Order: sequence, then structure tokens, then C-alpha cells
Amino acid sequence: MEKKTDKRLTKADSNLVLIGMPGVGKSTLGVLIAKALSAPFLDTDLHIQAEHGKRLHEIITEAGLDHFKRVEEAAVCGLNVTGTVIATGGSVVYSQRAMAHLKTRGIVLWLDLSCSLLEQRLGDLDARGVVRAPGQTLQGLYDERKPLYQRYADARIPLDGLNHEKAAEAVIAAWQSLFRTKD
Ligand SMILES: Nc1ncnc2c1ncn2[C@@H]1O[C@H](COP(=O)(O)OP(=O)(O)OP(=O)(O)O)[C@@H](O)[C@H]1O
Ligand SMILES: O=C(O)C1=C[C@@H](O)[C@@H](O)[C@H](O)C1
Ligand SMILES: [Mg+2]
Repeated sequence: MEKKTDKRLTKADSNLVLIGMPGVGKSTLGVLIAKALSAPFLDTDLHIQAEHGKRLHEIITEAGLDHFKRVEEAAVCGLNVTGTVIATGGSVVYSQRAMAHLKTRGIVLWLDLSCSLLEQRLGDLDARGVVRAPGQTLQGLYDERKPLYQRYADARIPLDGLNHEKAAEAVIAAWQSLFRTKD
């Protein structure tokens, strides 16, 4: 894993940033985690949709994947929040700039789930607007992204077999233990 948490960040100031494959639970778990930590919650996908007045898959269909990646990078690099739980889009790791921006202001936690479970959760990938090459399978996408999630994460949280509540607890435990080792 690339660069660890900035030692100067305090727990109160630091953002808790969730990365991982589409459908792994960044948005749904992010809300539960924010609630448990009494922290604000921000979903970068919703932020982009509100800014553009469009669904993400419409942006992708109308303007293409590269355009969407630029939109996502600009939206993430424009964030200026602290102490916030941030659910990112699964494709944010394609932007080195966006990840550097997130890492200087927070701890990045990679939510990981096996592909067979992801497949059960996700419906039509095209309807969901996933950033992938035409015909690329979910396994192919996972293999492509895994080194990126690994590079940017301060910790990986394996979620197989955990329901929403247990998964949120696992994320919070990882976050707390990272601060314990930091202090
Ligand atoms: N631990 C869990 N157990 C069972 N289902 C879950 C769990 N976590 C999330 N889900 C379900 O998986 C689906 C996808 O979750 P969610 O939208 O939060 O994923 P995401 O990571 O934000 O995806 P995207 O990158 O597309 O925004 C939702 O229906 C959610 O309720
Ligand atoms: O993993 C992806 O490729 C994506 C996930 C979503 O969160 C959105 O950011 C968008 O639909 C792309
Ligand atoms: Mg989401």
C-alpha cells in the first residue's frame, strides 16, 4: 500500500474515505458509519449528480467514460471537508490526483468483497454506469482495479459473510485501530 495516513491528521479532522468495487457497499455502509461516529456523510456520486443535474449513467452514456473520469476527478479534487465519512465512486482510483487529494485529508479504507458475491448484488452493469471496457467482466474489472485499491488504501476490510451492521462495525474497528497505531 502506497502512502500511509498523514501523521499530522487528528481523528477529529481526518476524513474516513471508502473505496472499492461497485456494489461493495460504500454508500450504504458509509451512512451507517457516519451515523455511528456522529460525523457528516458525503457521497461523491450524489455530489456529481447534483452538480450536473443528471444520473451518472446518463453522463457516461452521453459523454463517454473518459469524460466521466474527468468529471469525477474534478469533483473529488474540489472537495474541502474534514471529519467527514466519504463514499467514493468505484472508479475514483483511476485518478492519481483525486486519490492524492483524498489521502492528504483522510484515511482511505478499501472495502473488499469476493467477485461471486459482488455478482449476486449487482444487476446490469451498463444500467449502473460502471467504468469498464466494452464486454469487460466483473472479474476482469476486479483484476484490473485490485492493484489500484491496494496502492491507495491504508487498510483493506474484507466483507464476505458480514451483514450491513457487522460490515459497518468492521470498518469502524479498522479506522480506530489505524489511529491507535498512529498515536
Ligand atoms: N454487508 C452487506 N450485506 C448485504 N448487502 C449489502 C451489504 N452492504 C451493501 N449491501 C447492498 O449492496 C448493494 C450495493 O451497495 P452500495 O450501493 O452501497 O454499493 P457502492 O459500493 O456504493 O456501489 P457504487 O460504487 O456503484 O456506488 C445495496 O443494495 C446494498 O444494500
Ligand atoms: O465503479 C465504477 O466504475 C463506478 C461506480 C459508481 O460509484 C459510479 O461512480 C460510477 O457509476 C462508476
Ligand atoms: Mg455508491
